[in-house]
Amino acid sequence: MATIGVVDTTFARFNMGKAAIDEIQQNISAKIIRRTVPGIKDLPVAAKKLIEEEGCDIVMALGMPGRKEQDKICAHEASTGIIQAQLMTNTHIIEVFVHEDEAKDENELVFLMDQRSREHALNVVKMLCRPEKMIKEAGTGQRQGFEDVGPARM
Ligand SMILES: Cc1nc2c(=O)[nH]c(=O)nc-2n(C[C@H](O)[C@H](O)[C@H](O)CO)c1C
Repeated sequence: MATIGVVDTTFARFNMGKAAIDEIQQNISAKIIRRTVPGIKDLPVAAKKLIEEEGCDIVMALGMPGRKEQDKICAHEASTGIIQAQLMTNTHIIEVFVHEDEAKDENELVFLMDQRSREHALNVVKMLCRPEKMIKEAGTGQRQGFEDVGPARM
C-alpha cells in the first residue's frame, strides 16, 4: 500500500489538508500521514521528514501565501525549499499553494482552496497509481481550482 504524506499550515484560511485527504480516501486505499506546520516556510523540512523518516512515496505540501509583499517573498522562498527537498530526496512533493489574492472574495477563496487541494490530490493519486492517466492528460491545459484552459489551437 502506498504511503502519502500531507502537510499543511495553520496560516492558511481553509483546512487544505482535510480536503486533500478526503479526496485521496474517496479514490484509493492508502496510508496517509498528516502533519500541520505554522506556515509555508516550514513545509519543506516537514515534507522531507515525511519522506525520510516516515517512508512516504509522495507528499502534498499545501499552503496559502498571504496578500502582502513579504508573503510573496515568503512563498518564493518556500517554493525554492520545496524544490530542494524534492531533489534531496528524489521524491515528488506536490506544492499546492493558493495565493490569498487569487480570489475576489472569501467565498471564492474557500472554493479555490478546496478545489485546488482536491484536484492536486487527484494528481497525486494518478502519479502514484495511474501514471498512464497523467500521460493521457499531457498538453490538455489542466488547471487546479479554476476552470481548465484546454489545449491551444491553430
Ligand atoms: C511573512 C509570512 N508570510 C506567510 C505567508 O504568506 N504564508 C504562510 O503560510 N506563512 C507565512 N509566514 C510564516 C512562515 O512561513 C513560517 O511559518 C515562519 O517564518 C516560522 O518558521 C510569514 C512569516
